[in-house]
Amino acid sequence: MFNRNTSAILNNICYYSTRSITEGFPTIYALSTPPGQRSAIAIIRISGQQSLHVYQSITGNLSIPKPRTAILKNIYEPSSLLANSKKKKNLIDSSLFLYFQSPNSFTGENLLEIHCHGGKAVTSAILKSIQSLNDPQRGVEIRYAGPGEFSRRAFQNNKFDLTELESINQLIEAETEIQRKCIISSFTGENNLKFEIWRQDLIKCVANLTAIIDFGEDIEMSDVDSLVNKVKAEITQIKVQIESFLNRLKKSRILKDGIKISLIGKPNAGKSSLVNCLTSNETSIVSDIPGTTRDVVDSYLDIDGYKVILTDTAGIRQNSTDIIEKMGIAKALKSIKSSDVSLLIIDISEEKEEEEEEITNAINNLIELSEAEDKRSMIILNKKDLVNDEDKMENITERLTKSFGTKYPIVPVSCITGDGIKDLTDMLTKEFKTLSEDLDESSPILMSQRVTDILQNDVLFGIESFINSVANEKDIVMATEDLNVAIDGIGKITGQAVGVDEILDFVFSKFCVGK
Ligand SMILES: Nc1nc2c(ncn2[C@@H]2O[C@H](COP(=O)(O)OP(=O)(O)OP(=O)(O)O)[C@@H](O)[C@H]2O)c(=O)[nH]1
Repeated sequence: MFNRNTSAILNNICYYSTRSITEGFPTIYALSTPPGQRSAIAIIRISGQQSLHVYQSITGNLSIPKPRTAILKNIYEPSSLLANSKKKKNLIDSSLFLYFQSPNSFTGENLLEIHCHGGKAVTSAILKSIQSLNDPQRGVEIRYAGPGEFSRRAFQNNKFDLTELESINQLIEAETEIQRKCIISSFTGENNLKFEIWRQDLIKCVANLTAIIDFGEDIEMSDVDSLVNKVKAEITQIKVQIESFLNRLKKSRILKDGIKISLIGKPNAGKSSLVNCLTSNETSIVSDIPGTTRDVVDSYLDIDGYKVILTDTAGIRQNSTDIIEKMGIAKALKSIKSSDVSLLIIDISEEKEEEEEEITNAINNLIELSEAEDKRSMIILNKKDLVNDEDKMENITERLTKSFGTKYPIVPVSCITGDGIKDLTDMLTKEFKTLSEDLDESSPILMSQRVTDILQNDVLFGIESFINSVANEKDIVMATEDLNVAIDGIGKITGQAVGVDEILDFVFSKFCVGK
């Protein structure tokens, strides 16, 4: 399989490689652009000791490519380039190569990118050629990468910490402008610095307590008490900071998961029309997906950069006269419970004297249910185009705004003419801002659920256990152990204390192949 220059190639590789922690690991390769799709170009990445061997074997070019400089080369089926090959050189494609030399690459290893023509046949021929170079008996181990394996190597070679790699992965998954901005600002050094400061402060506290444990007998009791109290005060301060960070994280989560809006209203009020209006005006993230029940349809929208999940609950016909009664109190409550914002759609063209009371009751009901659930609501007066009398329209809006509008926005719209829809999306955007930002208006932060879970279940748990132990005058050695749980927790977040492969498996399994 090897051509006559194999040893020269291997020598070159050894000479040009700088040692990385993952040296000796099999070389990995993968298609980094979406598989199975036709595209102008596709990118194949190869990382590891054999990257140069791959380059030389598929181009027949024995020189070392200049790092970080694009170079155009023909790619051939490697066996057709062997000195003893009776085959004609089998050209696969003409591609751009980019070579990053260890340690100055994403993975920290020698890394080669092939920018070839997109499409199934070209990419699969190149991938097959790379795989054909695997020859473990000769010490050449090359295999297809697993999910997130390039990032895992980057972590192992200290190129990035876990939160940085998770953020890059989230950036790839970002669907809206707000998500993108939020992820970019979340993985600035500021947040990582916070983790490091907390960790260092906790370590200092443990060191002080260890001094008591080691030299307790030589220290005055009053000094011991004052030292413990000093540590407790410091820990309480760290706890406040972590709780506030956690609150911001939890509040911001809605930006990633999407803000859930449910539409409530009498049959024919115009719920489906409003969904259509919003889906055609705003960017649809994915097409309509049927919900869990037959009468619920979810639409995924991008409204002013916010990811929104709009749930259209089909009206339920019952004999009651009240809008919410007609829909079914239980159903309305379920909608309100499962959403962040509820929109009550009222067909304003029906507003006659006798219906005034019905509308007021419906709004009162919605408000009562929303307040009980601590949820936000808005009232949409639909079909304003059917109210010919402008004074009448104004009167209705004024009357309702007077009664409810200070807390619950009232927006007149027409789903047919589109009038008022811009006002509605502006109002919604204001609500989204309130929902995703803290009262102090500190910017939202998007990090993985893993970070939130560890902060809650390890870091805060350890700190609270410590404070309880001290309050109950428990053994200082045990209390110190609680702090160690918190310190290890922060280490798990950034990857500093990751000794277990399971955590790495968990983190990187969420990445795509080729990342
Ligand atoms: N003139 C006018 N007609 C509207 C407007 N919005 C909806 N309609 C009409 O009202 C009727 C009912 O609208 P839908 O959107 O199906 O109402 P819905 O609330 O989804 O009805 P259900 O599915 O039965 O609950 C349709 O004929 C719509 O074209 C509007 O703003 N102006």
